[in-house]
Amino acid sequence: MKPRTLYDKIWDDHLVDRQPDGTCLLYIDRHLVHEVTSPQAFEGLRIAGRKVHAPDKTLAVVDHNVPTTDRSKGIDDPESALQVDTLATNAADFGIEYYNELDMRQGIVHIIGPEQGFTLPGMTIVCGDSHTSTHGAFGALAHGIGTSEVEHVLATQTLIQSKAKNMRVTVDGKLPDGVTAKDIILAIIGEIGTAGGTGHVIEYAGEAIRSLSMEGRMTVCNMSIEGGARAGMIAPDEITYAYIADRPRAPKGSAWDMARAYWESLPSDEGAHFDREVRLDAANLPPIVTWGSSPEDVISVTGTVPNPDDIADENKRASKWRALKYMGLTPGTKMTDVTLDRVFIGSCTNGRIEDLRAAAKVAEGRKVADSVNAMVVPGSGLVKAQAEAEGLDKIFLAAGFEWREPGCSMCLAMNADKLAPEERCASTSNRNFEGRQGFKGRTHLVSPAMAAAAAIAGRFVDIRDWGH
Ligand SMILES: CC(C)[C@H](C(=O)O)[C@@H](O)C(=O)O
Ligand code: SF4
Repeated sequence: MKPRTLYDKIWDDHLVDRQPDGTCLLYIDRHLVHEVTSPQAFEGLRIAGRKVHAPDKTLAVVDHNVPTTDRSKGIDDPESALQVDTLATNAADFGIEYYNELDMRQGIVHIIGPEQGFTLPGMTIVCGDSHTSTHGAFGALAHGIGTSEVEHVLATQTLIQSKAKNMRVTVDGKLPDGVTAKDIILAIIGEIGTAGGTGHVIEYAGEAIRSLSMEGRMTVCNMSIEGGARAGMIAPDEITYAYIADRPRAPKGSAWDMARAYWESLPSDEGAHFDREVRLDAANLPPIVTWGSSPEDVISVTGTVPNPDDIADENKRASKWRALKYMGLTPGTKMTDVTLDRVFIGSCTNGRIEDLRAAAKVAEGRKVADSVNAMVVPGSGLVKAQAEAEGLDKIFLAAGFEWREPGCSMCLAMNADKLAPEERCASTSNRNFEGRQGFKGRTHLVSPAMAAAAAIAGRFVDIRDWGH
């Protein structure tokens, strides 16, 4: 048999039908559902008088619209309250397991799937959310779908797809101290651009990727979509299996042994064909900060704001000037001279326990600058409980950070957590688009340690100078 990639193998094992024009029908193993992209899908089922085909393969949670302050008194904002109530009703009506805003297991959809062992290697996983690529860290084929596809998957447990191309991004070598998974993925997007992965599924490989924890691997796969790829994935290995073992919904006993044997067959074969290859050396990577309004606008923290006049392409030049104007920055400014008003530590990119540990390590015994409002939002109730068991909440509170309830929060400001116009924020999330964190808000993407250090210094600092 021809050598196959990880993507090829999962694809082949889920193919239900292939039409002569290349249109395929794929079986879907897992469907995650959140409040933003599901209401019309359920309404569609209701109108057609259809049921959910496989409720046990479907899991619903609220994350985008939930407040991150005390929820016991309900949700003030009527629109958010309606979104949340609608999901609760739909989950009950269609017999789907649902983690509501008061459930310990509630959290950002891409954090709770792995936590519960709902996300497993070799699976096809979808959700009406672009950052579904996160789950690819387990060696799954995971990607976002639109609301009409959510309805299709709910009704049939299948999805119409055409096959993407294979791309491999190899990150060789060892990461320097203070440089993290977030810096790897920002560097990759800086290298390939936001359209670099278009039409491809990216497999991340190489020593630096293999050395990452599952948390770090999820951070990398999470932002595959910001590099334009359909999905991102990493072959499963011992680190993957150790993370999954004993999770509530992971296979147990002989089912585990069978599953593991299958998982071990998944890594790309020697000699498998990749349509595109990109290589990076981890040893050369610095801590990265974005300067513009696209995730590809990356620069080393030791760098200066670039001059768009150096760009040959006229349209690109104009768009980068516009980004600088929006961001309120001028070419040549040292990134370490850029001061901040807000800091956001959280999101499905960097809201896991390891991220909070990295931020707390920086915050310990220090104080948030008077000019900065900083908040830490755990990615899930279980992350929050774990952090509290380790005393991280105390460290953050003593340093002057706010300690919030889990959810998407200021990653996209669909709730009360927002930037005011022209406020500048160091954020551990994945998108720095105009208005993403609030109207006219200015977002700089960074790693958790860099965000914590920026909160304390009141400006960007090179975390390597702090002994991290
Ligand atoms: C609201 C949702 C549809 C959206 C997405 O698909 O990614 C959100 O999660 C985001 O990060 O922008
Ligand atoms: S945390 Fe941000 S990126 Fe992730 S699902 Fe929520 S809004 Fe989207």
